[in-house]
Amino acid sequence: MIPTERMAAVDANAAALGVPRKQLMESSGNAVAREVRAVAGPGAEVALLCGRGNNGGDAFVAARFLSAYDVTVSLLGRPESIRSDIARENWDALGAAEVPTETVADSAALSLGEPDVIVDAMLGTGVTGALREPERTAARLANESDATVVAVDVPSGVDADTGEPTGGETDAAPRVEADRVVTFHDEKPGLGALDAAVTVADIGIPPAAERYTGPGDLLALGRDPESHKGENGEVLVVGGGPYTGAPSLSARAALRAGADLVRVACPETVAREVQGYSADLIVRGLPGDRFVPAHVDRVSELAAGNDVVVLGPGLGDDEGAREFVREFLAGYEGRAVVDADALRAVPDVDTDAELICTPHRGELVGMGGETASDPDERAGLVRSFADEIGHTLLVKGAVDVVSDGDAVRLNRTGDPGMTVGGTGDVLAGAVGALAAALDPFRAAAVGAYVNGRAGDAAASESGNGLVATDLPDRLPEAMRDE
Ligand SMILES: NC(=O)C1=CN([C@@H]2O[C@H](COP(=O)(O)OP(=O)(O)OC[C@H]3O[C@@H](n4cnc5c(N)ncnc54)[C@H](O)[C@@H]3O)[C@@H](O)[C@H]2O)[C@H](O)CC1
Ligand SMILES: [K+]
Repeated sequence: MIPTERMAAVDANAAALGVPRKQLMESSGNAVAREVRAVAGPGAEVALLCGRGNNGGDAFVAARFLSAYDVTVSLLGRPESIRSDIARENWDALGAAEVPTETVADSAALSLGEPDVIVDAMLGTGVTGALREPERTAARLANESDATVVAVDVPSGVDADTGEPTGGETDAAPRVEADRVVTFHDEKPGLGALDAAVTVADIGIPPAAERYTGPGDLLALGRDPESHKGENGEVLVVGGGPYTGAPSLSARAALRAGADLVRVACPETVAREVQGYSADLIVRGLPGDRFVPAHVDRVSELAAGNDVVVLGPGLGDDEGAREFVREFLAGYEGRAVVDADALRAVPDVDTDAELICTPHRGELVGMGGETASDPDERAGLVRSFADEIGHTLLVKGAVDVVSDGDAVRLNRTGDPGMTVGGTGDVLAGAVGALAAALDPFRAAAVGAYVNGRAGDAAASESGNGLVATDLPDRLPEAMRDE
């Protein structure tokens, strides 16, 4: 089962893996033709109703595979209005293949005749709102016809995620009532509820497009261009004590990963140094040179005004800091990224917080988790441990494993040069900023992907001389969709 949004991401990941969308369209069209052959023998009359999007494009391809049939391709709209290059190229290819085509500008010109099969390729997952004309009339005619109606991907006017009409239940707008649906790659959540036989066609999307993060995962980042300061996330980094570099790196990474405001709560002994690292940070010094339980109230107060807390960078592993972490988490109900020395406390604390834990394999074992050398086995172990602790895990390694206890995603961006100290602090900060906008699983997966990409870019310049401070300023480029 794959929701529409995830399907778009997987599709883009497939393209990055060398299987471009036009190739997928070829496989989709081939699958549609196969379905037509299953319902009618050679010579049968087939009317293909095609929209201007890629759903229509699938049917242009299908028509080429149906040379043994009496095929008519009807394009609803003008050829100039075909929306994508790949659909247009397949439209143009019909002429050379001598497939009869017609264009239907308005509903008055629509007449279906008496075909044996109608292929509904008007609208797929790109539909918005109720069917407009001429699709609306075409849907009504298809529903009234005696032909077997084969829908491409999803019946036109049906929401693939819910199975509901796109115009809403109360709207009188018709949707296509298909007899059969050929959907691509995986079952769609809304199709089960329909009174139609659903075939899932494998269109050659490599399993790696789903298993690993890729540029498609960045589609989740679509930002509202109208947003104001603060709307894209406020992050509080809680760390420092024995180390000053770690909280600074996390904070800088959070800013570069898109947070609008980043505050750092740290012992006053290191506050000046953290502030010196970047004038863009708001630094709150706490009494003393280490975190202690007496800081919990103040930090909780600060945390309440932020979307996400990044807890742990540079904290150190003394008993006072450990107790601080336990007490803070016990009373915190928001979202937090937990890293480094704060990780050990997580399995023992009863908290209502929503946590994203970012251990490397050693820290995972320190938390009570297990690891394995076989990647599949390791992924399974991470998933069950995430389920056990009730939080999202991002286990760092040559291949990172992300799981919320249910879904699992692997990330293979990143360079061996990133084993240098501090890159984990950058990752925690980036995930913190992302978690202000995305759910924990996606924030962790996208964070791992972009942090690794920033590392790859830095390594291409510096090789094993890469240092963690090379990374934060490379995040914006790494977050750009290719
Ligand atoms: N995901 C994949 O891997 C593949 C999907 N394929 C097929 O592509 C469609 C989705 O294509 P897309 O171009 O995004 O959208 P549509 O074809 O559904 O058309 C959108 C287009 O239609 C117009 N429109 C939108 N709403 C309405 C409306 N209510 N009434 C009339 N017209 C409307 C508008 O112009 C939109 O831009 C997917 O379903 C698959 O069939 C690939 O071919 C293979 C890979
Ligand atoms: K359709």
